[in-house]
Amino acid sequence: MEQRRPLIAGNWKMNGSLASNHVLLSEIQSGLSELSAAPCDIAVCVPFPYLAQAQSALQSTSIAWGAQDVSVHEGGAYTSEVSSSMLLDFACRYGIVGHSERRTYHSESDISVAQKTLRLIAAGITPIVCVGETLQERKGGLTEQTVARQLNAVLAQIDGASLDKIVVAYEPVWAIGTGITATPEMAQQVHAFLRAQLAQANSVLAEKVQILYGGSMKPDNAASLLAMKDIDGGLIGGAALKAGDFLGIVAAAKELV
Ligand SMILES: O=C(CO)COP(=O)(O)O
Repeated sequence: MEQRRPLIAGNWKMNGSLASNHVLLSEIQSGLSELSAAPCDIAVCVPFPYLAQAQSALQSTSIAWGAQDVSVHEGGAYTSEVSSSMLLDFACRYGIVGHSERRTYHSESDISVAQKTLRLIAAGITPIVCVGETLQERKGGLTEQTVARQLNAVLAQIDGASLDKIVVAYEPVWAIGTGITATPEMAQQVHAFLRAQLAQANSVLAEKVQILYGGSMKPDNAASLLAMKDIDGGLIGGAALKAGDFLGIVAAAKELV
């Protein structure tokens, strides 16, 4: 069976300032050096205005950085949009697409998430494709149907040979920012289902895809989630804004490597 390296990625959302980011990034770096050799892949996805700051602070470290969205367009008259080539100018390794906050507040469709994924892959940036059901969908027994629809919209656009160029994040909407976490078993069930969907596109590469869990992951619940067979890391919101918490999750991942 494929041994997948865990990825712990922070999604800072619309938080931070030049001054607070400086402190946070310095604390993460110094904490990491105490944890010894990089135990897993680590990344922070920062607001667009702070990409230059992240690049300059992290370029000689093992921590990667990325963005939280990208335009479906290549360039031109699209006020406020940010293209994949602009992200490349700041050497982004990752770009989040399809976060539920984009789907909910900006009516982002499955098809635009798929187009954004393609843009990032074409630029050589790894898309972190987010999927997840609402509480209503879970209660209605629609979890698998929902995440399958969201993921398959992306898989329909990408070549099966490119499957290992994406990261998938399962983020149940009801667990985001609520302090309520999916149990490890609940999350594992959806992760295994997602991997089975990926396997339909390419069974060999599906084993290599990192599938992250996101939704109130904290240092005290990370180890049990990350111990599950198909949970290959975390996409961390609130806990990524505190160096101690973020490092606590990294340390939990380290136990598994
Ligand atoms: O949305 C998330 C990461 O993208 C998760 O956020 P929280 O960790 O704050 O629940």
